[in-house]
Amino acid sequence: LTITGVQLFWLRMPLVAPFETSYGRVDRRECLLVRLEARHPEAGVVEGWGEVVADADPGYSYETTGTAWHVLTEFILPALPGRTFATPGQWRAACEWVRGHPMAKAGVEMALLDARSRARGVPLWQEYGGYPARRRIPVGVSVGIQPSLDALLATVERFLEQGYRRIKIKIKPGYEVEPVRALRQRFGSIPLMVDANAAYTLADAGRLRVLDDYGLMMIEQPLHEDDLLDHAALQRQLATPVCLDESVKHVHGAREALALGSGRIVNIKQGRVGGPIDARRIHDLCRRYGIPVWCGGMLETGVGRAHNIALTTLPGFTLPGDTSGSDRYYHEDVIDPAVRVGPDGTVEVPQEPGLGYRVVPERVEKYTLRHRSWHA
Ligand SMILES: CC(=O)N[C@@H](Cc1ccc2ccccc2c1)C(=O)O
Ligand SMILES: [Mg+2]
Repeated sequence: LTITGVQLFWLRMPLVAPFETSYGRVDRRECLLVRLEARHPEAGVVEGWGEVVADADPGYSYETTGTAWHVLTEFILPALPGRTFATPGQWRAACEWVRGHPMAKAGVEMALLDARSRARGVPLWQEYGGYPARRRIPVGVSVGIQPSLDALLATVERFLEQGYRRIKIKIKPGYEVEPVRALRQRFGSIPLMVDANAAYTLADAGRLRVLDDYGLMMIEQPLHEDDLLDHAALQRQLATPVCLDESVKHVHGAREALALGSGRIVNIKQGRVGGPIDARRIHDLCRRYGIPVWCGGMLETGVGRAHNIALTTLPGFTLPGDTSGSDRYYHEDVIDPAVRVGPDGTVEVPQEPGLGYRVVPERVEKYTLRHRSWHA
């Protein structure tokens, strides 16, 4: 593939409802979209789309739309037009010199895989190395911290009616045992998990051990985002599996987490770990350790959502992920059709070349704050 053009869009989209975690509350989401135009010897000109999943503020990670805009416009995108990448690996050699900024780099790598899959005439899941058998993927939903237990119960009831296979609720110190107990009393033994977004410390082990009585699937990222050692110590005190999210920042960190026993489940997000290639490497590593993985969500637009669906077709993704329907977050997605969750709680894996969804330029434009482009 020879890159002939690159476009970078800075988007801001309103959310259908505020989303609250242990570290903050958002009622709109920013992200960047990367659009590549490339020429392929046989296929001619193709486009590819990727999403930089960083948000407006550094609550989840140090990356923001601002840092990614800076790194991409200053150091990565200007050099792309005219470059030829026969394999995604060659792209990696070109951007490896940039330290950190995994979400910024991942946005470009996703766009490359999309363009490559269109040039090869294969669906995106094949570019990710997925299994053909996975025609539909079971998905779960992430429920933010609610203003009251009644609001929580009503929200979860609505999502269960929509078919979601797994309920994840955000927790924080002082809001964990009551909500879990209320959900168990009301909904019985539904697949249920919690995500603390790093809000606890090892000193809270006693409080988290109370959750062992509720048969949760996992406790996601209880401790500090840079921690692996204390997570291993906590896991030894808990019956419930610890799932790592923020703490697994790259393949190297995944290796250390597995060797240390920092958790028994890993949430993989291609944005957080630096792109689809490393997401697959972490998937393969976890498989060798017998560690199940699932695809986390970053409130992506349909572009990132389509990439998440493709990633989830890899065989080690045996647990429902957070790739909910477009309507879980947005009144209108930038893709057509929107990602829809069936009544059985599954999402269809597109079989057309590329994303399998059309990115609607007018909608991208509608939500775009800033836009830059480079051409060969
Ligand atoms: C679905 C889910 O819970 N995602 C993240 C947290 C999260 C929460 C809020 C966000 C707002 C803007 C961008 C990314 C965000 C990610 C998680 O698994 O920890
Ligand atoms: Mg998480």
